[in-house]
Amino acid sequence: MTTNNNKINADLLKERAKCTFNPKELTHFLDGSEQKTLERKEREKFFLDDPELKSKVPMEYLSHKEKYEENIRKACVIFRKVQELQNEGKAGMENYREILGGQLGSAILPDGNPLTLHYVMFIPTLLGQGTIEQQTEWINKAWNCHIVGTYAQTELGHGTFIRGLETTAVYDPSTEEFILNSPTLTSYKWWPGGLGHSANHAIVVAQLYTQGKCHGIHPFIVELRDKETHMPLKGIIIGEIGCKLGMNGTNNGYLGFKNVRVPRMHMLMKNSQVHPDGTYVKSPSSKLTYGTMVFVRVVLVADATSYMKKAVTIAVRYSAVRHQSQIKTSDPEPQIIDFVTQQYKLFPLIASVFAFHFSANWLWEVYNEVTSELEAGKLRNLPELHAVACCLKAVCTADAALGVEQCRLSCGGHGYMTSSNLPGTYGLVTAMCTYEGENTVLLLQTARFLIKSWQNKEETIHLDTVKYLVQTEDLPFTKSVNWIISAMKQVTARKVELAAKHIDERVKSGKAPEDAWNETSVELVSAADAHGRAFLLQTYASTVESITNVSPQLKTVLIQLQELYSVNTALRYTGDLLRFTSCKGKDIEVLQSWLEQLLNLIRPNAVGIVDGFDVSDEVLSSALGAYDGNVYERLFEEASKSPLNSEPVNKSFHQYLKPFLKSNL
Ligand SMILES: CCCCCCCC/C=C\CCCCCCCCCCCCCCCC(=O)SCCNC(=O)CCNC(=O)[C@H](O)C(C)(C)COP(=O)(O)OP(=O)(O)OC[C@H]1O[C@@H](n2cnc3c(N)ncnc32)[C@H](O)[C@@H]1OP(=O)(O)O
Ligand SMILES: Cc1cc2nc3c(=O)[nH]c(=O)nc-3n(C[C@H](O)[C@H](O)[C@H](O)COP(=O)(O)OP(=O)(O)OC[C@H]3O[C@@H](n4cnc5c(N)ncnc54)[C@H](O)[C@@H]3O)c2cc1C
Repeated sequence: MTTNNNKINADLLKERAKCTFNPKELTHFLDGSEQKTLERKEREKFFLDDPELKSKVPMEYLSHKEKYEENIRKACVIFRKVQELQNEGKAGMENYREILGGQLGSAILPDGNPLTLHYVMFIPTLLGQGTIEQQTEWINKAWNCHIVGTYAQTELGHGTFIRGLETTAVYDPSTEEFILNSPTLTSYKWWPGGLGHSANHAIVVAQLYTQGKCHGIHPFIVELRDKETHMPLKGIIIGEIGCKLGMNGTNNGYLGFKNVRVPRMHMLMKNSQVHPDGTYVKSPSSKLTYGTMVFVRVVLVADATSYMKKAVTIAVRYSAVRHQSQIKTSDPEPQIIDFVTQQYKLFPLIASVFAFHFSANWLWEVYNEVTSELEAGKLRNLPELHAVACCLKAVCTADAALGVEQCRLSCGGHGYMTSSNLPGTYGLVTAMCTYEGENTVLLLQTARFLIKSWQNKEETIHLDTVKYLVQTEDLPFTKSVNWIISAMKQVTARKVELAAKHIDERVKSGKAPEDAWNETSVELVSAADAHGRAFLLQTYASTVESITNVSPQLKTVLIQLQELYSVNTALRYTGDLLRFTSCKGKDIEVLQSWLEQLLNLIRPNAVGIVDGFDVSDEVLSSALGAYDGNVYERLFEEASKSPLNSEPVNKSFHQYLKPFLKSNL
């Protein structure tokens, strides 16, 4: 998509003129400071201005194979540049987040990066699960990209139930090696990003056997390919899994083992160990092996936010430029953003960006605190972190996927064009609902924690994220955010209480606890989802309340958005509010009209707010969403890139169509 110095569309000029706050102030607020905005822009420029990171032909017209080849070329350039930043001491977490994730990464590699797993899972697993000696041996090689790794856990037969993985690693004390095997078809690793043809190493999660006993799943470092020739090493069966709904540049692969031997020290032994004679030493907690998954779930909440920012910027700008239909027959065709239904489609999504952003920041901080505690051997806060990371990952990625699709629908036919960048964004975001823990499964993990918290009230009162379960009261309805938050907490608490009761009843009627759990699981998922909503609402409110360093104009907008997010959440849960709180139908009417008032209040600032997200045209990569609003020109420009338009008559006319037409004469 060309960068433009074009004339700005008149509607967008009007929109920008009526904005009541300074969008730049919002940008600095979201980035953290003006300095951080400058750093982000510098970073974007560093990557986007590199001619090597531009494609000669649009990626969507490449074949699967060509797409991979172009992707790996760019991925290497990206990694080289990341290393440059590392060498200059400039590689902060934001760099990795943006270049590997949706913010910047998907602008350069719209089909995903085949090397992402190296930084996102391979290095974090070495850090989280390796001993100091193992880190000394491997981190430098990985950090300096002498090797490229992936994370091979999921198998053809098992993704969710990782205790059921079938790959085996049997310890042989005579050679002090593990022997890896894939005993069945379903034990083949299936999915790991970059595994197909890119990575030469993997963290392989396998069932550990030593002294004739299985000790459950453990991580092993396995060399997959020859350093020089890149041929698969002896006993390694490897390939790519084929085309997917999206992410067709990530080179997801399959992997099988036939008596592959790795040295004893290739088992990551920070948490559990195998001694040379085969003696097994248990980890202080078997869940420490799952640490990398917690890390990725945490960063995915921030990543979902980036995708939402992109999609909603595209849809709001387009809606300001697009004119269609009539509101009054006497008036010209309005901007479609003036239809209240259009505002209802989009403005709650704008508000969600803030909700996700604040919770993602909170989660990242808590993750770092708990990780430091784990380093010091303190495991107490891990279950709460796991529970909140699971439900935020599930709720935010699910909402982001629905939100991106909503943005696409709100752009009508043009939203369906690849050049809108909404279909591609959807492909990337909907995958997040599945990978790193399928969302229903993750909500059930949270539900497990909620039920335990309900049953263990004395302890729960000390746990920040769940203490409300035992403290809520059914407050009388008021038209306020505080009421909505307390009502959603009440809804969650009652859902947890009911689910606990139904499990109990089922057990008392003779059901096995596991069956009782399964039979109650629809309620459990619903309780965990409500908990996630209550958390997002509470964090939004606490954050907005604590903001003191912005102008009153911006603060007003932030409060309006917070109110809109809260009211919209409440209305999505009308049935639950009527069922579990004392609010009445007439109170719902009050909420409905409050929502409509808020849509109206936000309307003049909608373009200003998405401008404040400050997603550059290059990062947006959308014919519909560019800053200048020259939507139709861009759609034409993109259509002209279709290889079919390189000639007026395609040879197939003579080959097929003409003979067919003739045969009908
Ligand atoms: C100095 C810093 C340097 C940093 C360098 C790195 C820099 C790079 C950094 C950042 C980059 C940021 C980039 C951002 C951009 C992101 C882009 C992302 C692109 C990603 C591409 C795709 C990646 C996808 C990868 C994958 O999908 S990997 C595979 C993931 N698989 C799963 O998630 C499987 C899901 N299944 C499970 O997790 C579990 O099996 C289960 C279902 C949760 C468990 O089921 P079950 O109940 O059977 O488990 P048990 O094992 O019996 O557990 C029982 C108890 O344990 C608790 N539990 C479970 N899991 C955990 C956990 N993870 N932690 C803690 N506790 C856990 C459970 O609750 C039970 O507890 P109990 O007390 O009730 O008994
Ligand atoms: C784009 C992409 C990239 C990926 N990258 C990697 C990677 O790099 N490395 C890696 O190891 N893996 C990777 N994966 C695999 C991913 O982690 C798994 O697909 C995911 O964990 C879900 O597991 P599954 O596919 O086995 O789904 P399943 O578990 O088979 O899920 C199917 C259905 O069964 C339901 N279900 C399953 N178990 C339960 C339960 N206990 N209770 C209730 N319902 C249940 C689910 O809710 C779902 O509706 C990737 C996947 C995708 C899509």
